[in-house]
Amino acid sequence: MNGGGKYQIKAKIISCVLKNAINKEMQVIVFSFGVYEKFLHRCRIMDTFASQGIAALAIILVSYYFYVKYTYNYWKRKNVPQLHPTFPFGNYNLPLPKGFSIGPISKRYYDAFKKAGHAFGGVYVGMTPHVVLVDERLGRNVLTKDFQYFMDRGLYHRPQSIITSNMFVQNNEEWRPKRSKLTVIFTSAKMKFYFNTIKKCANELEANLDTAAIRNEDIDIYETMGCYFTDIISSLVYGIDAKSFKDPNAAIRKVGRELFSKYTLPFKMTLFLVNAYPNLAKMLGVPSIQKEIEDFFVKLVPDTMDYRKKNNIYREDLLQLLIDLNNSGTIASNDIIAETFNFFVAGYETSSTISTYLLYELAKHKDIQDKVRNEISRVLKNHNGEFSYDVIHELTYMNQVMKEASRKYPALATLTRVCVSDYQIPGTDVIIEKDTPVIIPILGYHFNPDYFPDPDKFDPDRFEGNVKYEGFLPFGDGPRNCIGERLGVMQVKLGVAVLLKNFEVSLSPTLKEPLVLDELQFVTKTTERIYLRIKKIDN
Ligand code: HEM
Repeated sequence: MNGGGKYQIKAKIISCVLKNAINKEMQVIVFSFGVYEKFLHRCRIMDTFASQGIAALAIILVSYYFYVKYTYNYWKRKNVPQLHPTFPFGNYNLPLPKGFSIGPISKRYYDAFKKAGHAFGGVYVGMTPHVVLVDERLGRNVLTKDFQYFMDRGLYHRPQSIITSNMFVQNNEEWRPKRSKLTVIFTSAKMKFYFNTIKKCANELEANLDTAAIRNEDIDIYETMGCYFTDIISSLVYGIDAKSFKDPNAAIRKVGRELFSKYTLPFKMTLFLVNAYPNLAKMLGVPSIQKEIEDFFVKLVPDTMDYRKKNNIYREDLLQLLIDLNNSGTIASNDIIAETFNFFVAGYETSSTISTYLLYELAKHKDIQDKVRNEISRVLKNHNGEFSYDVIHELTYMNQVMKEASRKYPALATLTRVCVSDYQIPGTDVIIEKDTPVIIPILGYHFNPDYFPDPDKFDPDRFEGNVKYEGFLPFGDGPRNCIGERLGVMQVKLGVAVLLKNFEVSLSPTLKEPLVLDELQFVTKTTERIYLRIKKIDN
């Protein structure tokens, strides 16, 4: 066999080996080498190292150019309207110094397709085609009726990470048995049980606000509510008193804060890579989460379990329920670490977001604030002035207020699913192919004036009489909806009720408006921190 033939075979073998292992971009480069070798052999003119290098580069670039062009026409070939992509961002093209949070970006996709009158459209995140479901009914179908085609979220994850191997991230095979086993932790009966722990944390919140009111200090409401929810989740999930108010740098509060605020340039670039080029990120070994955070939680759980065992402690909290499931062989030990981390992240940040913007809106709308406060007083009167699980349930106007806050500021501004087998979009002949990621742009839905007239207005009356809206999805929907919704609602309502019963809130004069969505954040947040002024009410 001559030299050129050997090279071609070598390139072919490498290409085959890599075919299933690495991303398409690398395959193109390997293929280009094959072409290059063939070219070199035929011509036998480029014998210097430099000229061979230039030829190789030229061929790679040309092949890659055609590959990119072909990829970026994926939706056009399927007769699906698409936004114009640019390499290497695709339509994920914010300038690097800003950010890559898919939430606000997906709202832009939604707006563009909606304006053009499309029910769905195609975009490219990096080089991966994604479909954006603009019509709320399509989004709802994917989450519920047609769930069997869309069981996975398709989030970046490396199995080496214990804490991110949790059910939020895991695919159907691992997720399904876990979800059915863990549902018992979130029943109404369990909520009644958790209530007392939450109430203790609400007392701490009240004491902290008392001090701030006496000192006439404006409060950073996101930080304040963050402490309250960290205390709750730490106590319920890990059985530890986080003491977030007494020590703002308490270990678990610090880790929680860092989880959602470490947006350095390298981190932003990592975020871009994992979202736009997940295969390349995996190949480069980009971790799913910062090492310090992984180490912290991987140590915390066994330490707490050891402590309980040595001291013969049995607490009926979420951790104990997970330990019991582990003892009965229902879940593995690492699952305890993974799912407690999942509950910690999912439980405190989302609730902090909703309550922050709820209180911001009430500070702006004194009439609504008074109406909520009157409801609290009225309901408390029937319950000896004591907050209880039943009191929280009877606060129906507050439910409306919470729904309206979650409409304007949904904690997760977008939901994602991945198509697990070919799916025909109802009423069309368009097939969403297996493995295509699907974007459900919640923030877009929540501002659709067809459902929510004058969408910028904060108007809790939209939800009067428990009215349901197709595109209202603050907790998602279907088999993969938020498992902790009851707990989330209960802790937000109690925190807000305790605050409003005792304090009047208004905007701090230092607050800069209008608020601007922070493009960097995974959860919905504004670039400005929300400072509120509080005044003690003489009860
Ligand atoms: C107000 C507070 C909360 C909000 C707004 C919220 C919102 C959400 C949303 C939008 C999802 C995705 C649903 C989907 O993809 O269809 C979700 C999933 C999830 N949430 Fe929540 N959540 C809250 C509180 C909690 C709490 C307190 C916990 C647990 C302690 C929790 C645990 C989870 C878990 C485990 C999932 C993944 C469920 C699965 O994949 O099966 N959440 N949440």
